[in-house]
Amino acid sequence: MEGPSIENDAPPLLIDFSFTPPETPQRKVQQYVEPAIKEATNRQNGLGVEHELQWCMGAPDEEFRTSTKINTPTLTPFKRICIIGAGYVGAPTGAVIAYETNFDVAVVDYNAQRIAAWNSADLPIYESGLDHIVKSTRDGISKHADGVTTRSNLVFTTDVEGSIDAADIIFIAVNTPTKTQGRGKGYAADLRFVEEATRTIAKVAKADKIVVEKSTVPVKTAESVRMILMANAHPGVRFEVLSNPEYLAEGQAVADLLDPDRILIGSLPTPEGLKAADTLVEVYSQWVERSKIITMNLWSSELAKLAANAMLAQRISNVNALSAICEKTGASVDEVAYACGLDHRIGKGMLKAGPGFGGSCFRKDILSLVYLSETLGLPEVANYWRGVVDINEYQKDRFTKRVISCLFNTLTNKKIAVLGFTFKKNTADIRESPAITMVTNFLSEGAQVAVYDPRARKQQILVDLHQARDDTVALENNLMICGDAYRACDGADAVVVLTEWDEFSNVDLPTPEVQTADPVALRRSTVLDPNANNFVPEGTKHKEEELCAVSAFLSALKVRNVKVGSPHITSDEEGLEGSRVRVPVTPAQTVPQWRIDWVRIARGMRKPMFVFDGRNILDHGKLQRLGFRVEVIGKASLTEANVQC
Ligand SMILES: NC(=O)c1ccc[n+]([C@@H]2O[C@H](COP(=O)([O-])OP(=O)(O)OC[C@H]3O[C@@H](n4cnc5c(N)ncnc54)[C@H](O)[C@@H]3O)[C@@H](O)[C@H]2O)c1
Ligand SMILES: O=c1ccn([C@@H]2O[C@H](COP(=O)(O)OP(=O)(O)O[C@H]3O[C@H](CO)[C@@H](O)[C@H](O)[C@H]3O)[C@@H](O)[C@H]2O)c(=O)[nH]1
Repeated sequence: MEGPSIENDAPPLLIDFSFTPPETPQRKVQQYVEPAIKEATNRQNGLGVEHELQWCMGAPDEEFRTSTKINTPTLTPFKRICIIGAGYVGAPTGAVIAYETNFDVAVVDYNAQRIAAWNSADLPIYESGLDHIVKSTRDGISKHADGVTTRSNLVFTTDVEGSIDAADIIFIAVNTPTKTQGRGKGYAADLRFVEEATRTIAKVAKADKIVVEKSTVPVKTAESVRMILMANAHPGVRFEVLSNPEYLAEGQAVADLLDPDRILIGSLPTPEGLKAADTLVEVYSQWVERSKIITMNLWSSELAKLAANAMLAQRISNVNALSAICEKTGASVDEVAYACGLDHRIGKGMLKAGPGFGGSCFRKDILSLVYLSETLGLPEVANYWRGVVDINEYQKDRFTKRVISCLFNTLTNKKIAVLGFTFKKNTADIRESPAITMVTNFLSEGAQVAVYDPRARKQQILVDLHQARDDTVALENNLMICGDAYRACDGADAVVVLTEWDEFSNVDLPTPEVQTADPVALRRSTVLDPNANNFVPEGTKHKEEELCAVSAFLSALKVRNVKVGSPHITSDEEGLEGSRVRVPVTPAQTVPQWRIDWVRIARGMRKPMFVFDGRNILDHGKLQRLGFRVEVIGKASLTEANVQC
């Protein structure tokens, strides 16, 4: 399984991975220590100045330590970090490490196109806030309030070997897709990229290295990694292998990396293993609370990643299974989920019914767990987890059948407008999106399908649909990928909403009102995005408390370039050129920048006109008043004439 194509033909920018000489002590004092002392003295959270200094400084050298007379026994010497794999995980992880520390970070990939895109102005992955973080670390522009230019400490390069050789710590963040052939086909994780990266490390490393498994892998992979490294090591070179799984969710990757729920570090219980774990703890503790950094044994850490994904996906399959019961009984799945979520033992997250979970992780990781269980001789356990994936397939199938059934049991020559193709909102990623299955199904039924998605790349939609189609599906004649929703819906018999993009909603907006910042809520609701719903255009006047909210939000994100009373925040999209202020708001107060006009859509559609709300995000009463027949996931049919739906 490949990641999305990178639409950038620029040649790779070759960057020499050599290190800038350490900054002068004088400069470090100005840049880090003075603001840190100010920050630390102002804070009421009990953390001492020394902690703040450590947090801010990254890694002072010996000269710096003596000249400033700070007793900092645990401060880290400069470390060089190499991240193999410039994908959804490797590149944002590298950028955040570079942003939060003074380490030199090289993100490497043998895909020259992908590296060229990371070196361009138009980054290959859309994540809110990533532009600012990549550009400030890659290009060395200011990330601090005083406008002091920082050195660039992030490079993207195809020089995989040179960067590995130069690094002290190497993260393996390559893809681990499901095997498509051989033993375990369709279930087991394909570890060939991990193995290849490991062999390259062993081949080029001429000094001791810490190798960190960042990719999601089956339990005991670290043993194979270790064996390959030791068998191929240069004489005298030693490796320590750590497991450090990534938990970021796309669409909120930067916020998750800056403020993770936890950082797991698994090691062997040997003195060398524990020492290596301590080194990685030091890296993370420069911006993550120490209490959130958990060390444990290697195998627990590897399994904990698969386990978390399996449990999260299981919750979605739970609620999707309940949605089928709701549709038959008149219960509303949102109400049922809400009632369950209020029980603190259950909790509210991951309980939204939908057309089935997608994304590059859940399916492959559960299948990997199924395979693991089978190889361990645990068929019952394997079947249990397989059920989560089965319900997910059932959900997509069920929703397709509902559309066909409501449209009088035939889609032949009918036009279906599909709104949303990404696997969830706020990402351009379409890997494993339920839309792929559903659009393929509609095309197999003889429908004309028009797709509109605000961010998915047209070329990638075509590639994925080509891969998914069976022989009967005629993509060329019956599929249209549209640049706006109106064109997609024009002349359509039905609109099927498959992604919860804010712009599709017709729900009344609450009156915007800015609250005192709750960093946790804020980090989830907005991440420095000029395209975000809460973006406030240049020139807008702001009240003092709004600026306080901005400041608190940014400091929650560890972005230290704003002062209350001085409304200058660097736009993440425009680097230093833009000086704009964004006012963070809580999710309930989110105001979409732009929304589609359902009246205009209704005007253009064939009658009777249907809306299938696969995400339960629309105001169904309003749509009915416009004359739509409305079908909602997890709710009985709202259309009198279609009691069988
Ligand atoms: N995408 C997510 O949200 C997410 C979150 C947490 C964990 N993960 C896990 O992280 C890993 C990476 O996922 P991703 O989504 O970033 O994958 P991706 O496909 O976006 O990126 C992987 C990159 O690794 C490169 N690569 C592969 N082998 C290489 C080698 N030997 N040398 C140099 N480059 C090499 C590929 O060219 C590709 O660009 C997977 O194991 C995944 O399960 C992903
Ligand atoms: O209540 C919910 C929540 C999510 N989804 C769907 O579930 C899928 C996955 O969503 P999400 O978990 O938000 O996105 P991912 O980026 O796939 O992140 C998951 O997979 C990553 C890769 O392993 C992990 O790192 C993250 O912790 C884990 O949340 C998407 O299709 C969502 O639409 C629902 O249907 N209902």
